[in-house]
Amino acid sequence: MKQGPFIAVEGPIGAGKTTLATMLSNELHIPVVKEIVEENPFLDKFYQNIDEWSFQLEMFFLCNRYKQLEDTGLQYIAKNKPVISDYHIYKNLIFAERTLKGVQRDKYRQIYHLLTDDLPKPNIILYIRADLDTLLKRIKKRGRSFEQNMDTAYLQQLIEDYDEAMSSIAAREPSTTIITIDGTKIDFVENPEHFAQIASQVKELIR
Ligand SMILES: Nc1ncnc2c1ncn2[C@@H]1O[C@H](COP(=O)(O)OP(=O)(O)OP(=O)(O)O)[C@@H](O)[C@H]1O
Ligand SMILES: Nc1nc(=O)c2ncn([C@H]3C[C@H](O)[C@@H](CO)O3)c2[nH]1
Repeated sequence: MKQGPFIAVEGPIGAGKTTLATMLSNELHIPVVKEIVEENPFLDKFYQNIDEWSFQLEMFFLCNRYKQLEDTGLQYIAKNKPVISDYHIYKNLIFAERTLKGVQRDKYRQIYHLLTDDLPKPNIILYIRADLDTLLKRIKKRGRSFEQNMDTAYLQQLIEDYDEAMSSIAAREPSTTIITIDGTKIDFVENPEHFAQIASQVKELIR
């Protein structure tokens, strides 16, 4: 049976994934699966010392997302029901390839593939790109204390890693539709027409 619409919103830190996923969920009456941030015991420590805490943090994200997407698969995908999530499982690898080194990175890669290769994958990705200034403004606006001193080089690197990752998904999975949104110019929060444009594109794809 053909998989129903599984839409993932992706982009670097603060791009507006949760915001857009929630807005689309309301507009299209499709349930949304959101990443849990507030209960993460390692994020605060990670931003204070990336090398010390990266393995724990990446494993924590991986296990949480594995469980969440396993449930999403049973609850929605297997029943052909549409669903939106504010992340793609591949983001684990985007971050981990950057934050882990040596043996830890090798072990992580193996565990990542073991856990995720047979998980349901989104067939539509909304990729929000945004430049460093825009992301920094949004991170500041949101005001999570542990993100306020984020290394700008880390964020800039993630912007580039995301571009590469999306190109790699496009090459590997030609059946996945990737809609790239220029988050620096398109403002789906402040400009209702911009949001309407995105929503109508998605409606067209899933009808
Ligand atoms: N297009 C936009 N214009 C103005 N503000 C925005 C826009 N999109 C998001 N924001 C604001 O920027 C902040 C970050 O947005 P959001 O939490 O949706 O990002 P995210 O990509 O889900 O972040 P994270 O990567 O940390 O999960 C929030 O305060 C949100 O209200
Ligand atoms: N290192 C690392 N790996 C991940 O898989 C990952 N996913 C999200 N994040 C960070 C970004 C936001 O600060 C905050 C909320 O998204 O958590 C991550 N950090």
